[in-house]
Amino acid sequence: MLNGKDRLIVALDVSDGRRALELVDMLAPFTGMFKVGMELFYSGGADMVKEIKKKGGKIFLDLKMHDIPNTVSRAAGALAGLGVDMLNVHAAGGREMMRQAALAAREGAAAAGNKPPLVIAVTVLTSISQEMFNNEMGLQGKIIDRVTAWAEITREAGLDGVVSSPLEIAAIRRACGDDFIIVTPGIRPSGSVRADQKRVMTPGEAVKDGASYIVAGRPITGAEDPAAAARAITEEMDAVLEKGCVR
Ligand SMILES: O=C(O)c1cc(=O)[nH]c(=O)n1[C@@H]1O[C@H](COP(=O)(O)O)[C@@H](O)[C@H]1O
Repeated sequence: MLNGKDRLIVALDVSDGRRALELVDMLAPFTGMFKVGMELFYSGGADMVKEIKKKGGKIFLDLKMHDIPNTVSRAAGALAGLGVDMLNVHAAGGREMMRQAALAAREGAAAAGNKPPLVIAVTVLTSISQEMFNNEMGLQGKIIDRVTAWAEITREAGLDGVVSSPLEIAAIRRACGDDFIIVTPGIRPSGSVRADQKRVMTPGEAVKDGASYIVAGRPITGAEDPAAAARAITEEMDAVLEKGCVR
């Protein structure tokens, strides 16, 4: 079973490449994977991915692709050629887009001699509340039901897993089984600031509910001592895992 360190993905949401690499050095002992998102990729590009890989870091390239199947699948093939370990698309792009993206990512990785990346789909963003979902976005029903339905379509489309808020983990596990990967941002250690995140849990609660990986950014990168913050999160997860009380 993965331990707390393996399960922690740190979001490197900075635009300064030097700062990103400093964080990688500082956090590597406590972090399973580094997330390169839009801010860092759009400012540092593919070179940033290469630099982090050179340091031995695993990479979740989080570009949340959402476009027609042809466009997303060709982009996924190109990104898989960079040798990233995980990449994502939006489930709202539909079954066919997801299916083609997963195939293209595997082919792109093989053509470049890389291991195939895990391909996962973002469901409903953790910054969306139930009230926003119904009234601002005009969508019917409960977020948890939409997320679970999208997770099932994602699995059927041949992807490895989903990104969801921690509030939906248990329902997705029930619907999609133990091998399905669930990556959960919206992680807030107790007492930390929620900021723009609406659907949140602590690291321990998320792992207890069955999260495969958690994503944490500002609670670590914005801390006075990022390494201590990351270590505290991995220890909190290890304590739950050691008790064997993972659902
Ligand atoms: O795909 C993601 O990683 C993602 C999906 C989602 O629904 N919510 C979400 O916060 N994220 C990412 O997870 C990270 C959370 O960062 P913090 O809120 O600073 O911990 C950010 O980099 C977001 O881009």
